[in-house]
Amino acid sequence: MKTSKKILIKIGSNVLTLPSGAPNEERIKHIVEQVAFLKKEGHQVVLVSSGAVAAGRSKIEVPSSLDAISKRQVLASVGQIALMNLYNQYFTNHQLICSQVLITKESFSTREHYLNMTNCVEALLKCDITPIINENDVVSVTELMFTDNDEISGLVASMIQADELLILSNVDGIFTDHPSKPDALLIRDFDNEEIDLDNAISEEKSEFGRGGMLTKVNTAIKIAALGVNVSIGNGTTPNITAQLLKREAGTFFKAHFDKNKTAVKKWITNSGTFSKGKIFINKGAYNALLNNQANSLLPVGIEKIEGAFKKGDIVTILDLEGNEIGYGKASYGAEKALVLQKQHNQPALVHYNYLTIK
Ligand SMILES: Nc1ncnc2c1ncn2[C@@H]1O[C@H](COP(=O)(O)OP(=O)(O)O)[C@@H](O)[C@H]1O
Ligand SMILES: N[C@@H](CCC(=O)OP(=O)(O)O)C(=O)O
Repeated sequence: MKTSKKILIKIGSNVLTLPSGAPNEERIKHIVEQVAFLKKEGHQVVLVSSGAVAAGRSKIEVPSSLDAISKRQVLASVGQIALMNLYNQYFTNHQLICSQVLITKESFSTREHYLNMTNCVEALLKCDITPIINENDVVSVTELMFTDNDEISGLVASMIQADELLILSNVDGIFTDHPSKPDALLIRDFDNEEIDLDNAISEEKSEFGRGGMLTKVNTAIKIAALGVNVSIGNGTTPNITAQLLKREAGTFFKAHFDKNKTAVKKWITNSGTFSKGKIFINKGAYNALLNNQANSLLPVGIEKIEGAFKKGDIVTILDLEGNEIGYGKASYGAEKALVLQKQHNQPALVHYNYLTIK
């Protein structure tokens, strides 16, 4: 077994926040203790930490005259620094250095941005620094926002080719029903269970959370398929990270690496939410793309095009009923694609190397 692993730990707001809304200092201290232990064992650790908005709420009262977006910006701006102060203090106590990395959706939107981000996190790890990542809530508003930090943790885990992603929440893992129900059972190994996600997982979020359990599960399924072991566990349990790594707690999603997923394809798989256009394809193109051969998407199979995408943008590929089939990087822009669509013997809009099927 590999002894030195790259481990990404995502910590939800509820793990870090007291019922009053103030940061739970003992909890943060213990998280850092666990990071120090993992680093002593030779592992590299990256944190994705929520909690800025909750921390801000406990420090200031924003005037009710402010609109919801401004309120969140003010709370995050005040809270992020309070949160990082605590992390910094506890890392320093262990003679360790941590750093702050604030990201937005744009940080992943083009391959250049993506490589920049990868480079930054890898450089910090080379310097033996523990990056603490959060969304830049001060500038990420409305449609510019990620769904939540679960989505970010998945993006970063696949970006740095992590071995393990540990998602820490305030429940022991995924249950067969809402955890408050008496007959709800903890699912230990996700792959061994037939579970009806829509019925098992309610939309409800815990008090300070944003995404809820469904985004955790969707992230876990997608990221495990990109070669990362994923565990969802209870961040309020002492030494939970060691238990999750030994598969002694939480819900586990085993990595099943698809050798055809190159680094570029991984980026494209993760970039669906940044798609700038929709390409509707006919039955022939559908069969060609789904037959497991290395086929590119040719204009002859394109029925309809939506969106003003440019060369290099991510586009979503759909069948004629509007079901999403996959994503790809456009070799040319919408203007040219509109001219070439339905024509034989034209260059591929999406080359196989830049195509991922869901
Ligand atoms: N089937 C389920 N199994 C586990 N948790 C569930 C389930 N259905 C809903 N939940 C809720 O999801 C919550 C965790 O999501 P969230 O509020 O986003 O937490 P976090 O702040 O840690 O990201 C739990 O507190 C729980 O109430
Ligand atoms: N970026 C926000 C956290 C948003 C979020 O996704 O929260 P959570 O669902 O608790 O992981 C903050 O720091 O308050």
